[in-house]
Amino acid sequence: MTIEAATGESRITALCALSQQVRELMDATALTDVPEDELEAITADVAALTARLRAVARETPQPFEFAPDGTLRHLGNAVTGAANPHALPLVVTSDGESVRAELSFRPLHEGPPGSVHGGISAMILDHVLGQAVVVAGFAGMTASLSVNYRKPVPYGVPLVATGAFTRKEGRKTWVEGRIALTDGTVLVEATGLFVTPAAWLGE
Ligand SMILES: CCCCCCCC/C=C\CCCCCCCC(=O)SCCNC(=O)CCNC(=O)[C@H](O)C(C)(C)COP(=O)(O)OP(=O)(O)OC[C@H]1O[C@@H](n2cnc3c(N)ncnc32)[C@H](O)[C@@H]1OP(=O)(O)O
Repeated sequence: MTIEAATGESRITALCALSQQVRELMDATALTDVPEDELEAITADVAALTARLRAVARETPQPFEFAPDGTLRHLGNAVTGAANPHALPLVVTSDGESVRAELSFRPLHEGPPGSVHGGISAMILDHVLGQAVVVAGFAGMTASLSVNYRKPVPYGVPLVATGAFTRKEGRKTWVEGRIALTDGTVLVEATGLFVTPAAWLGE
């Protein structure tokens, strides 16, 4: 993995603004009811914009890098990356022991009618648990993730995702976490095993 020094902050700000606008385009697309001829016209407009963006392109998303304030960031990450339209983007904070993120899903994330796709919840928990591993002082890849879906996850509602370290054995780190309503009602809970690849330790 390459960690690059940040360059071009104003360009990054512009890239993040574009990503946010694309999120809004995705939301609008999922909910639009405009007539068919308007759909066809918009499709042509979007295709033209896509071609303009592809005129100069990277092979991989924005990398891990140090922001000007010295913090590590990953603007291309599918869950947290502000420069990745796929990301919510999730903002994960830590008190030094556990991690926490406030989030709200959108209609775009629907699985069963009226609630969030279980794979989307699992993706969020995978990331939150991964950051809990980092806060515990380790780093690893998800080896296994066990998810219990207690209640349907609504979209358009403020939620809280949390994660915490439970135990460590050699290169294996176990963590647990949940997604809950702001009143504490647990909707989804997960346990994860993260393994630090031997190569990361130079073994
Ligand atoms: C330079 C470092 C810089 C770090 C910077 C960090 C910044 C962080 C910032 C922000 C946090 C981001 C947070 C991200 C969160 C999202 C994470 C993901 O989505 S990860 C993508 C999905 N996961 C994969 O793609 C893994 C694919 N699998 C693998 O690569 C390997 O299988 C891996 C690494 C999991 C294990 O490979 P092996 O070769 O190290 O494994 P072996 O040596 O055989 O096993 C080691 C021990 O682990 C157990 N183990 C391995 N896999 C297991 C499994 N699936 N289930 C149970 N145990 C397993 C084994 O039984 C063994 O245990 P025994 O030492 O003998 O007790």
